[in-house]
Amino acid sequence: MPEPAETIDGWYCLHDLRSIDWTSWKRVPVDERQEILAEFTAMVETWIDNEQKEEGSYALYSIVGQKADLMFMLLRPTMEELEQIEKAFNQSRLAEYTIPAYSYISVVELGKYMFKGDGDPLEDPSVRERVFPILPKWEHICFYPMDKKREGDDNWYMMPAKDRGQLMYGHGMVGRKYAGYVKQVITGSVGFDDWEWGVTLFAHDVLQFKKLVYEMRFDEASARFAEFGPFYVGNVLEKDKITGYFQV
Ligand code: VOV
Repeated sequence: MPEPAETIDGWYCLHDLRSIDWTSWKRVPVDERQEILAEFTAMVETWIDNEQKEEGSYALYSIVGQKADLMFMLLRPTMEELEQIEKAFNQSRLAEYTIPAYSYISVVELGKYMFKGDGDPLEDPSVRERVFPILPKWEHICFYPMDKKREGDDNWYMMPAKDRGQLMYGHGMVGRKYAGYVKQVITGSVGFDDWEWGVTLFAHDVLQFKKLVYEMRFDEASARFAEFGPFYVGNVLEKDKITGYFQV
């Protein structure tokens, strides 16, 4: 009998990716552009304020390549709060100059594979830190959704829990080599979005994404079972750099 994996779930997560309509933006008079950016910056300040109160977290990055220009990653205790944030942005004046590029709905997830404690895992401070994370504001972000295969002998969901645990242990060992270089936030999205997990990685040196993801490809958990969606890579956009980013 297959044994379903148990998860510890934390904050809900929205990855919201937007492209900028630069042609329309360039036509906006300078004074008006400043007002629009001041309104957007004030919105980002509410995200910062929320994070300082530890009621959620945020990450704001510019995306390189044509898939999108901006990515907001937002964590909140409820799906309703995520909807409010999305709506607030959609109703803002800046949204009139952006085009939705991609979005992803998930929840921060920790598999119980490695959790050995008794009782309520959410009372363990090290677990709380993982499922209610304050997102790093490191220089680079890499986000992609992924699935685990369900094909013939390579069906993740039909494997005994012990074997899956062993593979996840091997996976964790590869990941541990990147401690301090790459920080991962794994979000589960079965029932919420088109893929099974969102993988969000943060790094100071963007090349570490390629090294880690490539090394993982040779590890059995990924080599046999992982299937990937689109990759988005970008650079941190600090609040004080927003005006400069939109300069035309
Ligand atoms: C920075 C490196 C890093 C480290 C240390 C790390 C460790 C760990 C551990 C210990 C565990 C198991 C417990 C848990 O936390 O759930 C996981 C879990 C998971 N991971 Fe991971 N992972 C990393 C990095 C890392 C990457 C780069 C990827 C993408 C895979 C790739 O090939 O591109 C990934 C995926 C996942 C997924 C989808 C899960 C959930 C699988 C499930 O079936 O439940 N992960 N991961």
